Amino acid sequence: MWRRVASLSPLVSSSKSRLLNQVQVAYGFNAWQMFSTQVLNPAEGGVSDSRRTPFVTFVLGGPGSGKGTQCTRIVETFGFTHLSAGDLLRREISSNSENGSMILSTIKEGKIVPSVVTVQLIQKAIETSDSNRFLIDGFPRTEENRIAYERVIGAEPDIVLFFDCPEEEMVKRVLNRNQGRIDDNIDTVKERLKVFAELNLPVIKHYSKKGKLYKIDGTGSEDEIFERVRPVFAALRYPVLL
Ligand SMILES: Nc1ncnc2c1ncn2[C@@H]1O[C@H](COP(=O)(O)OP(=O)(O)OP(=O)(O)O)[C@@H](O)[C@H]1O
Ligand SMILES: Nc1ccn([C@H]2C[C@H](O)[C@@H](COP(=O)(O)O)O2)c(=O)n1
Ligand SMILES: [Mg+2]
Repeated sequence: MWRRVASLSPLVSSSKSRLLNQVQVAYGFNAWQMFSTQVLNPAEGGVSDSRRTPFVTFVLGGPGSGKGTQCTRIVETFGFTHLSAGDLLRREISSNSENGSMILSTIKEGKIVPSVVTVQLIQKAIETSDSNRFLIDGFPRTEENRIAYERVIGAEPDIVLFFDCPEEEMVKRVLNRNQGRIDDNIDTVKERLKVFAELNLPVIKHYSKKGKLYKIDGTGSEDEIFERVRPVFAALRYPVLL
């Protein structure tokens, strides 16, 4: 009944949030779950889980497959909140946080930042948002990412989009992107493609087996691709945020 809980935290103070995370670290179980059953039971005057749990979509695909571009279209049309894992990490670099230099060198090498860092950033972004529907773009990149998210958030995504695009096209798009990203160069792109094939494809397979995967042909124009995405979201029922 109380399937997904950590995302309920807009109603939970940040000190409570910190305490629950400490309990999780100390005892190795999801303290959000315990909190949820204690204070959110509708029979005790709480709000039901189904109405307060956000709808989460993971958006996956190789570098340059069009994840960010299509997320912008989904936000415009379906009112989702876009959380790009890469953007959250780049923001950490810009803000000179304690992990900034580690994140910078990891991204430069085309490798993956430790899950504990990325999951914490995503968790904080969800907790501080009033939204009830999220696109989590570029996450999870590895099985380790996936397991860490599910353990900390206490939930699986509702659906997963996978933009399937040939390597040649992805390389072309990345090298033409022109946004000043330190990883938009041929050497880093080659490494990112390798990491994608080795570490991200198993995650995609996992969600395919669970029946949560929507594989979208990522070739053609942005409009053409969005017309493949649109029916996925048009058919969904979202929770109402009270
Ligand atoms: N269908 C398309 N045809 C041509 N170019 C595209 C298409 N979709 C996106 N692009 C361009 O390709 C580049 C990469 O797209 P985008 O940033 O959306 O990819 P991404 O999957 O988010 O990549 P990354 O994982 O590196 O962040 C951008 O410059 C974007 O404008
Ligand atoms: N889950 C993630 C997401 C991103 N990163 C790092 C490594 C990526 O190459 C880089 C850029 O991400 P993008 O903007 O392409 O989604 O950020 C990571 O380590 N873990
Ligand atoms: Mg992107």
